[in-house]
Order: sequence, then C-alpha cells, then structure tokens
Amino acid sequence: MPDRIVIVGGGTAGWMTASYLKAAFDDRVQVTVVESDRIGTIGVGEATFSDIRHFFAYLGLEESDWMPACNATYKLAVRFQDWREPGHHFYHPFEQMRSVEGFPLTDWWLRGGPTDRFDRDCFLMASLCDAERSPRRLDGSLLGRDVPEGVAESNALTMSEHQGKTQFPYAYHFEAAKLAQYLCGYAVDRGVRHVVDDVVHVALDSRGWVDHVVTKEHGELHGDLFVDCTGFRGVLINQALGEPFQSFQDTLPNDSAVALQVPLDMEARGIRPCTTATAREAGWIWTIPLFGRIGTGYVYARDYLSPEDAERALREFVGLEAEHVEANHIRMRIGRSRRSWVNNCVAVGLSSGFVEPLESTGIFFIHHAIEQLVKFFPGDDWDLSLRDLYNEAVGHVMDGVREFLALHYRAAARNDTQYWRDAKVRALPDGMEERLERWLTHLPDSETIYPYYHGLPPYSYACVLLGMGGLPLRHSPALDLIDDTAARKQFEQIRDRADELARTLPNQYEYFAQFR
Ligand SMILES: Cc1cc2nc3c(=O)[nH]c(=O)nc-3n(C[C@H](O)[C@H](O)[C@H](O)COP(=O)(O)OP(=O)(O)OC[C@H]3O[C@@H](n4cnc5c(N)ncnc54)[C@H](O)[C@@H]3O)c2cc1C
Ligand SMILES: N[C@H](Cc1c[nH]c2cc(Cl)ccc12)C(=O)O
Repeated sequence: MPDRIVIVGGGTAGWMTASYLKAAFDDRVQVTVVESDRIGTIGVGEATFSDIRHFFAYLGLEESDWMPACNATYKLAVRFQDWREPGHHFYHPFEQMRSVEGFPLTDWWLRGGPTDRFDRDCFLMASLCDAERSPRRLDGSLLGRDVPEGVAESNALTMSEHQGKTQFPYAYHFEAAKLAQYLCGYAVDRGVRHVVDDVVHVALDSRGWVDHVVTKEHGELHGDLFVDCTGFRGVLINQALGEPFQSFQDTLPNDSAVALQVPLDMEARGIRPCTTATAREAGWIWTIPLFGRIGTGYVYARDYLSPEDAERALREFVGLEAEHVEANHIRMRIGRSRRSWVNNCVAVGLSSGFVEPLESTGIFFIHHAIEQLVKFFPGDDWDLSLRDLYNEAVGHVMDGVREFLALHYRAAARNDTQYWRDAKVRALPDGMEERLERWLTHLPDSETIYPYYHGLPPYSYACVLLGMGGLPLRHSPALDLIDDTAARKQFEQIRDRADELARTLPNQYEYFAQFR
C-alpha cells in the first residue's frame, strides 16, 4: 500500500490534510509534513461553509475544543451590501428552503411576497443577522427544535452525501493561521512528523513520478504519495510535474487582494453573525468578524484599480482603527490545475485551485479534496480509475463554483463604474448562458444548475438572483392557478418566529464572552 505520505506545505491545506488522513487511517499510514518557516501562509480571517462541521466531527473535535483557540465566531449568512445600489443589502443564508404546494417559497415570493425583502420573508436567518443574534442560547442549545444538531446521525463519508437532506444553520469565521496551528498540534499528537524546512528540489523517477523531495537542512524525504499544499506556488504539481494551470480570469477578473487585521473592541461594536461582502468601485470588500478583531480586505481587478488605490479605499472604508495596521497585498491565481492528481502527487488547497473568496469556498475546496482523497485512496496497483474519479470530482467542484460566482456579477444591478458595466457583458463559463436563460423564467432547481456536485444548492442561486436585482425574473405561471393561502401562512409563520427569536436569542458577543 502507498502508506508513506509526504505533505509539502503547512498552511490550512497541509494541516487539514495531515489531521484528516490520521483520523481516517491512524497508524496504518506514516505522515510527514514539511513546511517552510521562510515562506508565509495565506492567513487572513476566514469564513467557511457550514459543511466544515463534518470535518471537525470526523476528527472527533467539539466546538469548545477548537473555537476559542481560533477566535472563532458563528456565520449565519453572507450579507451582500451595495451590490444592487448603495444602501441595499440582502443575505445568502444557511437555511433550508421551504416549499409550499411543491414550489419553493422564493417562487411564491416572486408572485407576491409580503414585503420587498425576499430574504426576510423567506428565511429566518436574515432577521437574525439584522438583529445580530447568536444561533445558540447561553445554555448552548441551538435556536430551533427542528434543527438536527448531530453529525453522527449518518455514516456518510463525504459532504455530497449530506447535500439536500438537511441544512445546518451556521458556518464559522476563524483565524486560519490559528486553525493550522491547532491542527498541527492535533496531528503531531497522533504521530505526524513535522519538519520545518524548505523543499529546494523535487526529484522525479524515470516514469516522471515523485521519488523524493530534497530539503535544505533535513536531506531527502521519501514517500509513496506526495501531497502538494504549497499554495499558489504549486511547487510539485505545476513546477516539478508541469501540470498546466487553467485560468478562470476571462470570467472572474478579480486577481488581487489587500488585507488588514484590525483589533477592535467587540463588546462595544458587536459581532455580526455573518460575513459581509460590500461592493466597491472595482470589486468588493470582505468583513469577517472574529472574537477580538475583524479581518477585512478588498478583492479587486488590477485591470481596473491599482494596489495603492485599493489600499487607500480599504483604509477609508475601515476608518481610523486601521491607521497603524500593516496591509498585506496578495496576488491571487484564479483558476485550477488541469488535473489535481498527477502520477503520485495530489495537490490540495491553493495549489489545486482557487476562486475569489466571495462565497468562502477556499476551505470548502480543501475539505472536499481530502474527502475525495480518502474515498479514492490508491492501492498498490495505483489503479488509474481512482485517480480519474478524483480528478473529475475535484474539477467539477471548482467549475461549478466558478459558475455560481460569475452569476453574482452578471446579476448585480450596480453599474456606476466601468468595472460594473463590464460585468454585465463579460463571458460566462461554457454552458452557463443557456442555464441562466432558463433561470429567468423558472428559478434555479436541481435540474437546471451546474449538473455536478459543487457544494451549492439551488436555493443559493435563487438568493443571488433575487438579491442582486439586475435581471428580470418571473414566477412560475402555475402559481396563478394555485390557492396561495398556505404560502401566505408560511410567510406569516416565518415573520412571527423570526420576531420571537430576535427577541430571545443573545447576541454573539454575549454568547462567546461567557467562554473567556
Ligand atoms: C485574499 C484571500 C482571502 C481568502 N478568504 C477565504 C475565506 O474567507 N474562506 C475560505 O474558505 N478560504 C479563503 N481563502 C482561501 C484560503 O486562504 C486557502 O484556501 C487556505 O488558506 C489554504 O491555503 P494553502 O494551505 O493551500 O496555502 P498557503 O496558506 O499559501 O500555505 C502554503 C504552505 O506551503 C509552504 N511552502 C511553500 N513552498 C514551500 C517550499 N518550497 N518548501 C516548504 N514549504 C513550502 C508555506 O510555508 C506554507 O506553509 C482566501 C484566500 C485569499 C487569497
Ligand atoms: N453545502 C452547503 C452550501 C451552502 C448552503 N447554503 C449556503 C449558504 C452560504 Cl452563505 C454558503 C454556502 C451554503 C453548506 O455549507 O451548508
């Protein structure tokens, strides 16, 4: 069996992979992580999918184990600010879409919702975000009796096996660098060898497979399987093995970011239970509230804005609190390696692929890749089918997310700068134009979105279309022929329940302060 695994890179991807492989295979594999202390990680304040709870559950970790160590908070939604027009906002929440008479509530809302806020009319989470509530009460109980709490209820190995069955009501914000540190401790405690050194050479054998990597001070590291977690550099997959990188730049032009970590008095300011993405002149600014500070950054396209102007705009946005904070400028490689698994090398994380962090998909890509690696782990014969299945699954996830992100720009009503005007006419990924055409007459459903698993359910597409406001949408004509009493009752129930929860749940600061 290929049981000697060498992971190059110790960022979020490296340590998530090491700890997961140990949890999966225990001492039946030997895992080494080699990471440079000279080359930094991409450690900004980060937001996740709710699915990441399956990752922690797989490792046997409770929130109380890792959250305080990572200054983590809850995320109930992404709040899109100013994408339609200045002052407008809407939420993309973690909440199962309700349906009435077989039609999603959003479709009923299009026919005639009670207010002009589809998100508040159709989802509880939008009101909880506006009211800045925690999804848990001070005694730790989760907001709704109807929300399944456990993850052990199913034996599923992968996230895709859960999709559509339940929707957990929150994800997390955390400091990625602290999570990597926490997982390093977890992995080393379980026998992972940790080498701090630079890989200076990747030695290939006569077949072009990785034989070993050469480090500056620790000699050669031999293994059967090599995992490239070297970030945008792609030291093994792209540099040594020559696997081409396929850019998504034609459809997603944002290629840069400037980030600030801003310490703040969260008691005075409050901790919003959502990631905020605020549209700006040539991109958007993320605000990720952590316990004790916010992570913020401007994601932009260099074709439209210089790094200096982006930093100036970000500082203006944040205000005086960021005066003495140093900015971190990042060049983003948008797209994916054509194949993420080549010979005996599997790329996980930024080396495999990345799209701008608008819907917090980076760590989801890592989680998904690791699940697939366990599912399709090679045997002695390195059967090519396993590798092909892996590459197809990983490729589909990134291509699907690419479409979902492209939709945000095509659908946004904002058109006050050249950047936003160009967004309306920019090319869409192959096949998406036809799909979009259909969504305008019938809100997206499982049969009309990107046809392979990519993490996003149809209701996520509906939220973006309804919230961005730049495309004409129509309700299903059948709704004009169906009694709408049940739909109206559903809207009322949501409003009443949202009011009750907003009145009775604590705010996020109160909830997390009790653990400090
Ligand atoms: C601006 C921005 C915002 C983001 N926001 C989010 C978000 O909100 N949510 C989300 O899910 N994801 C987000 N991401 C993505 C997320 O940061 C990454 O997916 C995640 O941190 C994984 O990074 P990584 O481990 O692949 O690479 P990195 O963090 O770059 O780590 C690379 C590692 O490789 C090591 N290395 C490199 N070369 C060598 C060498 N020659 N020898 C030895 N070691 C080497 C480095 O030392 C480092 O340890 C964001 C990314 C960016 C750029
Ligand atoms: N796999 C799902 C993906 C998902 C469902 N709803 C949302 C909302 C937001 Cl803001 C991001 C992703 C998803 C999950 O993580 O629950």
